Amino acid sequence: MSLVQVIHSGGDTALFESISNDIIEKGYSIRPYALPENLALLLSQHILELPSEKFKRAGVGRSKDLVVNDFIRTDEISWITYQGAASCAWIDWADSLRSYLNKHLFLGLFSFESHFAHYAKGDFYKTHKDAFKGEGNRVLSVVVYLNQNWVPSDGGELVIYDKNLSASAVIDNRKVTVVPNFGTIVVFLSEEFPHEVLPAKRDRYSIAGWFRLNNSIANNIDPPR
Ligand SMILES: O=C(O)CCC(=O)C(=O)O
Ligand SMILES: [Fe+2]
Repeated sequence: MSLVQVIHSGGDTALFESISNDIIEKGYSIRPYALPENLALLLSQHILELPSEKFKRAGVGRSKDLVVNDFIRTDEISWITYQGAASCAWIDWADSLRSYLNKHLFLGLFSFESHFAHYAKGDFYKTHKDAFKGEGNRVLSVVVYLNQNWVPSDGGELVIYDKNLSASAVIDNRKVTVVPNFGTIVVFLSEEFPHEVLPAKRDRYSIAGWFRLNNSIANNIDPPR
């Protein structure tokens, strides 16, 4: 057994089942502290050790029209390739989630792309969707957080807008707020949920990834808007 297999062998089925059930029920899943701890530790150590030149300002738009836009997002990203123990363990874990979801939800997920993300203090990503109907082939978005000892007053929440939640006459609370705690996993249908990242008071580390229908379009594609 390789190191990578040891890291996430067993124990994932119950988690995958809850994610799958959440998706069926609501279209999204928020699972606090759910990423296997070894994997979360390996990834958080790796992201902190990544040299700063590996990170590039994230763009907005499709490959050839990709532009950096300070009004929409200010984070830096580093695309993940199958190199090194941490990245391989992550891609393998995502692949086992992909095959579970394909068996249980018939989503026809074909490939996976993901990047490390670093939001420095004050960085944000304004409300956007990760895919548009008929346009993208991103089906399912996955985000995991790698921040140890995060407290709610650090900010940096992910806000997911869910038009199916009930709103009262007094307060429009049709949104779900996720604190980017260590090991928290968020999965949602890419075309369905606008979402945004609020500015944080400290460095915020995460991985964002997308399961796609096929990989006919080159890598390094970012949300259209
Ligand atoms: O980091 C997050 O909470 C979400 C990031 C995101 O929405 C994206 O990269 O598309
Ligand atoms: Fe997004």
